[in-house]
Amino acid sequence: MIEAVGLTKQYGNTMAVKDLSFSVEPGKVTGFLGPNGAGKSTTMRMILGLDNPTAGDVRIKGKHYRDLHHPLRTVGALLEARWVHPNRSARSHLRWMAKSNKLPASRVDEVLDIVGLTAVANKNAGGFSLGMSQRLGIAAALLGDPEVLLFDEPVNGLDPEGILWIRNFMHRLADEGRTVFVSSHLLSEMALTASELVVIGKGELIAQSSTEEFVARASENTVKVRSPRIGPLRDELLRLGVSARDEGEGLLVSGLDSEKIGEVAFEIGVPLHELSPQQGSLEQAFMQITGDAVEYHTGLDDAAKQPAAN
Ligand SMILES: Nc1ncnc2c1ncn2[C@@H]1O[C@H](COP(=O)(O)OP(=O)(O)OP(=O)(O)O)[C@@H](O)[C@H]1O
Repeated sequence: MIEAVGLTKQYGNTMAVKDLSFSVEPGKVTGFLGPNGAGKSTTMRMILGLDNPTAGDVRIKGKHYRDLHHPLRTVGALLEARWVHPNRSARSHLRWMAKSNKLPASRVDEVLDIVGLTAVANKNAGGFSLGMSQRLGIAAALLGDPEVLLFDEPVNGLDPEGILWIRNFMHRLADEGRTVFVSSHLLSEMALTASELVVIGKGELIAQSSTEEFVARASENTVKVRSPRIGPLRDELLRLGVSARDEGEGLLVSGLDSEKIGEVAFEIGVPLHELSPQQGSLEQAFMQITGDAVEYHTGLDDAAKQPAAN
């Protein structure tokens, strides 16, 4: 459980995080979503006591990070990949970490196995691919078997296989009952990874809700309609003041649910070949909620390059 109340961080004239309040529950993956520069890393650093808030407060399981007796047994974090000493093997890197944090050496082989690095444990970590480095970083975060895990942009730069591995791994950690908080500027990725979202823009909270609610609340709910006599149906819907625009061979209708559209078609004797509600994408939801916040459109441009996630 992570709880932030009125969290604020100012660097000179830059308000990186402003009066941010949210909570992150155990047993699910919570996405921390916002475009580049929104304040995600700053927030994560404050959670981990690496930066002091200008105002407000953030606690892990009711305590400030600095007051945790065994921090690594409570919270594990992956902030940046490739921070390992290049001439160390994965195993010796983790052994050194375990020793300096008074964790049992036996845990090293366990975490190597959990992240699937046993076969390369004695290889030089400097030669690892980004995906392998991420796995090593995750192994380090898991050394103390913590209940709370923080990942800052863990899929950045990974290939599709690496992205899938990370996504499945986060689900597994959440299924084990852990609190998993993962930041990303990629909306499509978060739609597949997180069941809960904390959305920020320009350092401020925009929304906290389930991913499903976030999309449902903000997206344009439309119904796709196909008919061999689409013209009369379009005219009737427009006459009723319902918005309907041509799309492909059919119509995209908004502002009227599929039952009502079916009734209208029946009343004017138009046969239907398709009547299907369309689920809005997270991109649409993001657009809708953030309105004209310029910084968001920057984030959306990146997200638009990803495969659509409906
Ligand atoms: N140490 C610092 N000194 C001055 N300004 C900073 C510092 N760290 C962050 N900032 C500023 O605070 C704002 C938030 O940055 P932050 O890195 O937290 O955002 P982010 O959402 O993590 O973005 P990204 O995905 O690009 O890392 C930005 O305007 C950034 O330039």
